[in-house]
This record gives sequence, structure tokens and C-alpha cells, in this order.
Amino acid sequence: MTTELATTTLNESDLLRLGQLAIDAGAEIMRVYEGEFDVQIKGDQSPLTKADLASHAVIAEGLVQDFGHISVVSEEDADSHDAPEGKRGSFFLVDPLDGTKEFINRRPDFTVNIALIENQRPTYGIIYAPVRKALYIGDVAAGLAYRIEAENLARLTLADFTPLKVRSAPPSLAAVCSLSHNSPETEAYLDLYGVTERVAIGSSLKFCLVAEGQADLYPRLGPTMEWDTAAGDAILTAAGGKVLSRDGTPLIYAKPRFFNPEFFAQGDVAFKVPN
Ligand SMILES: Nc1ncnc2c1ncn2[C@@H]1O[C@H](COP(=O)(O)O)[C@@H](OP(=O)(O)O)[C@H]1O
Ligand SMILES: [Mg+2]
Repeated sequence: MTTELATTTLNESDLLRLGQLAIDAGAEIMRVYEGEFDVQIKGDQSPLTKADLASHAVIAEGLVQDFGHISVVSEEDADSHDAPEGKRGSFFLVDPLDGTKEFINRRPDFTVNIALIENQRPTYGIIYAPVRKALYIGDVAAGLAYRIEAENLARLTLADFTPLKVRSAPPSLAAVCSLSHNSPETEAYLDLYGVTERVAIGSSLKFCLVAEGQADLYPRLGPTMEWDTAAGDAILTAAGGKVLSRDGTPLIYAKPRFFNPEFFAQGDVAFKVPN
């Protein structure tokens, strides 16, 4: 039996603060996007730019300032990647720039991602897409997900946001898939549902499109890291969707090396086990 640790409740002003932090990180990313930048290749062969690091710096500083009692795991802080099995309580899980390949190729669908993980599940998620100026917030316990186009939340409350719900499954389902990392296995899985409409898009925005009822399925049969999925998982789950493992149970977090297995994100659709 696993012991459930005490959970953290974030109130409206906490969520707006986290939203503003993601927007501020996005502004740093845009400063780099609009100029010239070099691309480095990290040890895991993934690309890195000064935008990833600038976004990380803004978020890390803001989280320490306002939520200093909660530890932070960020893709761009290798020291924070140790011993996830020790992280059974609450921690922030951050991808400062998801969709780095989109960013490098000057395609607009990159995002800033902040999630709170508790007892191995994401309970709150924030995603900001700086080019679109689209901010998404998900509160899983409240079952509430929101979206707004904004660059400054100072005069706003969550009542100003648009509430998000997954759509009722239409007769012909639509899927979102990765622009940079699609696979034949993904296509075979979508065939199980007879999916005809596919939208290829980079980054965690795929979860947001399902959460806001523009698509029904986002199966990911290739590898991802937990920071790629945590905020999107919270937003989609809060909007009434699910992010499932192959056995049909919710995807869990704080796994060894923060490495995700394949997962199946879906709106109002019955889960089908892959072949
Ligand atoms: N071989 C691999 N192992 C682990 N994660 C991978 C991977 N190939 C791609 N990814 C993850 O997929 C993310 C991009 O997903 P998408 O194709 O949906 O935009 C990347 O996020 P970053 O861009 O933050 O590095 C990266 O973490
Ligand atoms: Mg990522």
C-alpha cells in the first residue's frame, strides 16, 4: 500500500501568479526568437538554445520567491533530475521551452510548462504559448480548466478566462500528433478508432487542443519526458479528459529518470488497448 502524503492547495492568486510567471518566461523566449541564436546539442542529443535557459531562469527565480517551500524539477536543471523516487510528495515539474525543435525552425507552437506533482500525479498545470499569447490553466481537484489570450494578468481574475471542456466524441474522431516525432505505431493506433482527421502540431499544445474540444485523441507511442506532459496532463484531466498508460490507468509521475512510457491522451472517448 502506498501512503498518500498531504496535498498542496493552490488558490486563485497562486494560479494567476504561476500564469504570469509562464507569461514572463515566454517574453524572455520571444526576445531570443526575434533575434539570432545558436543551437547546442545536449548529452541526450536534444537541442538547447539560450531561450531554454532564459525561460528556466525566470521560472526558477519566481518559484523560489513565491513558493520556496516546494522543490522544483526543471528540464534545464540537471541537478534536479536526481532520485525522482524520493519525490513522493509535492514538487513543481517544469519544461521551460517545450517544442525546442519548433522554436529552432521558427514554427510558432512552442510552450512554457509548469505543473505541480503530488503523489505521482499532476494536480495543477500551466501552459503558455508565447506566439499565440495563449495561457492555459488546469486545476484537477476542482475539475476546472481555463484559457485566455493575455500578456499581463494584473487586472484579471479566473472569471475572465474561458472555461474549457473536452467535446462529446463526434462520429468521426480527430487526432493530434507530433510534428517532429510521429511514428507508424501512432498511425496504426489511430486506425483502431478510424480516425481520418489528423492535426500535426509541436509541443504540449496537443493536450490543450484536446482539452478545448478541437480534437479527441493524442496517442504518443514514442518517448517523452515527464516535464513534456505534466502540465498538459493536468489541463486535459481538469477539462474532463484522461491521460492513460497502456494498461488504461492514469499515467504516473516521479518515475525513474522522469522518463515516460507511451501514453494515450483522450477526450470523451472509450480507451482502446493498442495491439
Ligand atoms: N528520444 C526521446 N527521448 C525522450 N524524449 C523525447 C525524445 N524525442 C522527443 N522527446 C521529447 O518530445 C518533446 C517534443 O515533443 P513534440 O514532438 O510533441 O513537440 C521534446 O521536448 P523538448 O522540445 O522540450 O526537448 C522531448 O522531451
Ligand atoms: Mg519538452
